Amino acid sequence: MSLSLLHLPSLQKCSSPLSPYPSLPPCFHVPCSERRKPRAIWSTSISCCFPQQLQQSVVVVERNATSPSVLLSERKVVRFGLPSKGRMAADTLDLLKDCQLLVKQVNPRQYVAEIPQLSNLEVWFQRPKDIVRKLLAGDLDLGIVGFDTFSEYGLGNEDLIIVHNALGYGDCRLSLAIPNHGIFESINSVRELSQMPQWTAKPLRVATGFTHLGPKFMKDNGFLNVTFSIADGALEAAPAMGIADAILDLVSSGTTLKENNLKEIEGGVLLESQAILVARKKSLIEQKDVRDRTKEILERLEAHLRAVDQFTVTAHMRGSSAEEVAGRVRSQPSLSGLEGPTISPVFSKHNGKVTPDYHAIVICVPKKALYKSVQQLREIGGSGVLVSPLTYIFEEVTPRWKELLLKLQL
Ligand SMILES: Nc1ncnc2c1ncn2[C@@H]1O[C@H](COP(=O)(O)OP(=O)(O)OP(=O)(O)O)[C@@H](O)[C@H]1O
Ligand SMILES: O=P(O)(O)OC[C@H]1O[C@H](OP(=O)(O)OP(=O)(O)O)[C@H](O)[C@@H]1O
Repeated sequence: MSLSLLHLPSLQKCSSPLSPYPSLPPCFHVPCSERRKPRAIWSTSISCCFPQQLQQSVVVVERNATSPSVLLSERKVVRFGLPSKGRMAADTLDLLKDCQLLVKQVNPRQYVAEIPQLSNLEVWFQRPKDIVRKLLAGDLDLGIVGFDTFSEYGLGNEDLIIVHNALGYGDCRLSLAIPNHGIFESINSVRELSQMPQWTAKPLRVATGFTHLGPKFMKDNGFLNVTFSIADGALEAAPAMGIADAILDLVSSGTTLKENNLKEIEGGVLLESQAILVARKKSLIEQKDVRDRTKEILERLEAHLRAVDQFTVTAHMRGSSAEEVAGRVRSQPSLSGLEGPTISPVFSKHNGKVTPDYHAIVICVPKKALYKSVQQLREIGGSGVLVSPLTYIFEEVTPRWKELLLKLQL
């Protein structure tokens, strides 16, 4: 196998048992002296589709025709990419921790870590866009990124598959925004913007970091004369600096737009985004360990996310039988639980006699409806109400896992 390397430390055989790259064959370990700050080894080329003059080709390692398959089949360890920094990093670790998947990182400058609960799996910390690139290149099997990053850098590639589409954090939208003053003061929709006479004599200048989604959106919305300037951050400054007429960027609270005298317009939202779990389809199909680890991560995530908005409520209620108590509980709309209440007799002792005069009822209640549910329980004779948080609600079969197997035809 031959490799030619550009811009990277040379790879050489390393026999240390403490290698931070356990899944690489020994002959491709990074030299010990360079381990403090490991760098990408199997990156591949990604090009911007627009504009041409900014097209970049970041070929870090060139593989010969046979190397990828040889390497992938040699790699037995499942690789899970997590955001190394930025907005998604802390929330991702928090969610995994809530699912009892504690990511153990030896030190913050090492980008590889492990989750002791998941055997034969390495966590690799990467920038979100690099997670998508490395999934495409086959250097990662699983990853957590924002849907926006997945859409921009995944380029619609069918080898990437969304395993969980709503991890409940990183909510934002990719939106077109224009100044709220000057020639744009009375412009309130994409349609009005596209019909402004100005764009016949000169192009509409859009600042964005979304070089794949941006041009497509503008074209689909009838903008014929558009130029793009590319920036990675602080895009909201571009109109005030005279660099752009509009920006295409992520919006969450809308504060940054407002503070920079910009506004969103009708029809200007390209996509709604939140954190998602993505997998490489080929890895799922070909490697049982990838499927097994994915299933466990997904089951924990689904069960936890299902539970997170619920309380479990226990109460005692006087009644002649479980059926009679059930009838009273079910008459209250807020007390129906997930499938119905669990009711069991409480054997209390009165005058030396043990009788099931009381029944204990257990239900799941949405957090938002807790107080209403407690009131309804009291109205039907409930007492001694106990409320506790829920960690997991496991279904008989995880719905998203079932869907995934169908999609993979497995
Ligand atoms: N204002 C926001 N509110 C909520 N989530 C956001 C917001 N901005 C970005 N995100 C989400 O967080 C992800 C990571 O954003 P972040 O700005 O941390 O990194 P990045 O800009 O994509 O990475 P890099 O710094 O490598 O360019 C985004 O892809 C998006 O999914
Ligand atoms: O609607 P808001 O809640 O105000 O958030 C929107 C801002 O958040 C993101 O930037 P970030 O803070 O990540 O910094 P960046 O501009 O350097 O990417 C995004 O690019 C917007 O600038």
